[in-house]
Amino acid sequence: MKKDSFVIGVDYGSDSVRSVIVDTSNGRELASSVFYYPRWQKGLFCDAPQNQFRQHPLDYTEGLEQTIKDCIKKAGVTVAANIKAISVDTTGSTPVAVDESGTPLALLPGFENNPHAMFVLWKDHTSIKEASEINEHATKFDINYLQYVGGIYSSEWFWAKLLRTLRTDEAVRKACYSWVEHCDWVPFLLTGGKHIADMKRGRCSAGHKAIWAAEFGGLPPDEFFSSLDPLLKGFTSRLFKDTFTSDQSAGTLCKEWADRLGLSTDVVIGVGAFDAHMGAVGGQIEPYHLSKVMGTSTCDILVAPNADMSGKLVKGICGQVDGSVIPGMAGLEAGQSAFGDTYAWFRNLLEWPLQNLLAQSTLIDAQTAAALQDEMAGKIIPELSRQAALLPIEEYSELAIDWFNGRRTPDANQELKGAISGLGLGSNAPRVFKALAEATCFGAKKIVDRFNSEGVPVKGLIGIGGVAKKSPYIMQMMADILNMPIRIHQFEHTCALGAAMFAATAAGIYPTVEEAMAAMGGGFDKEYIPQKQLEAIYNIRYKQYNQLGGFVETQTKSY
Ligand SMILES: Nc1ncnc2c1ncn2[C@@H]1O[C@H](COP(=O)(O)OP(=O)(O)O)[C@@H](O)[C@H]1O
Ligand SMILES: O=C(CO)[C@@H](O)[C@@H](O)COP(=O)(O)O
Repeated sequence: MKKDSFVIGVDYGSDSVRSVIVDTSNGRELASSVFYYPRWQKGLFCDAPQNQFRQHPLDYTEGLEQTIKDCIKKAGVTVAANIKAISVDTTGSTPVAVDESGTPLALLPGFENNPHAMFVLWKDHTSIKEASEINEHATKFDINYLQYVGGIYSSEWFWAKLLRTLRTDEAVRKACYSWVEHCDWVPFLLTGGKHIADMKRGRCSAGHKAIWAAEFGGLPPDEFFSSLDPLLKGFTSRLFKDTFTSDQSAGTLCKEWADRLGLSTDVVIGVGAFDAHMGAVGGQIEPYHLSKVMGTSTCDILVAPNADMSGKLVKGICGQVDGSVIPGMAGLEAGQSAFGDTYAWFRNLLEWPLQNLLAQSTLIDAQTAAALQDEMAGKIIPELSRQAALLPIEEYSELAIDWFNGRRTPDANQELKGAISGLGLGSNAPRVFKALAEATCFGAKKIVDRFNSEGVPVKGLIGIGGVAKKSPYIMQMMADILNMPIRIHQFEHTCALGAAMFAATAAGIYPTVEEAMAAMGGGFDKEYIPQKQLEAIYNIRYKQYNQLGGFVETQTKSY
């Protein structure tokens, strides 16, 4: 069954969706395709200063169809005829309001352009107040319902976003029958789901973001939510009780999508999960090694035997869930809400004259101006990296805090903001970029320190994701500041490879995902070794980072 059988992994990131076709016998990539969401690229339905980030379901369905058909075209009809399964990972928590059929409201008449009827992207922080209410409310109960999500509920997550949506938009509130994670909706769509009760909800999203736990018998009782706000009354009965690990099948490809994609209705569709959790498997995670999925944000994943985690609760991370990564093992999640986005923010700042003044020039025509804008945009971060790498590392120089999209972990607080200190008239772009890069690595060190201090030793680092593959500068700095080697996985779209491994398991080609990981994982092609001579200076600057962070916290309002 392994020979001449192929699977598709689909990885929905924040800016784009990537699909790959992979040989199940050895994990070789036969084809890949990337689709940047068109509505997202235009900034539609978003309001960054208000922390509102929404994505239209059509961006997702168009990207799904285009990338899979592109991969099939590249791989050829023989491969297409031997595609056995598709599995999907997405960002999270990225939920949407749906009607009883499980259809996102933005796909229904009257809601096409309503941002509250769309997917509330993981980075959307409009529900900070609701998250704060959940945290305060949870203290009133004998059972600590937040114990498995690090003890602090985040505005990035499922329930805070639901409550905010119900409070904000009456039409959506009236039409919202249930609330669905992106990673659960796509498998439901591909299998032709017709009623929300038939949707297989993934263990990963439920455990890390929706306060689901086997120890609670599923979700907390409806009274926990209805006593927070009557708008939530009855919702638990329209959500879920059981959850499914991603080695399981959610069904087979429905005829509509088999026709759209040119595939067989025998194709198995795996249960969905988040990008970082499937990415950790694609990156061949091993117990107590921290898999760092470094993209627009960073998601840190660690797995440990359940026996080791018995009675151990790690505070201030994004939770610990049995089976959220590898079935039968505890999956622990942490991360940073802005990682590559920090560099993108600075690039966009520097691009302002290109975006706003170049087109007004009388020296060049509009077409040339547009071409120049595109050419410059792609060069800014690499050139900043090149020049920043030439700068000396000094005890006192520009210093930044990486909370440009709040702090995810340790100890979630999305009201916090980024900061840059030590600026002088000589602070040019490479110097500031170096401070920002350093800050994102210091933020990563805070997470490793938290795991270690909570008795979960981090024994190694694995780097995957766009930044891991594109920035030797950041990766070397990460190794230096964490004072640990970091191995970079060889596969370009590692999250999609992880999804492919789960697809092979859901299709029964491998009995366990560990065996799929061993057979289909291609290993690592780069390792960054810490430069010991920098240890002392970075320790000094890490202390400065912590001092500045403490000051920023004192200056931040809170509900
Ligand atoms: N040369 C680079 N150095 C550092 N960061 C980069 C570089 N090129 C792109 N990035 C960052 O990579 C991020 C996109 O990573 P990717 O993994 O593709 O996205 P996603 O988070 O959507 O999965 C963006 O935030 C961008 O700023
Ligand atoms: O938070 C999670 C998963 O829990 C990620 O989906 C989220 O950080 C988005 O990741 P990307 O930056 O798009 O790779």
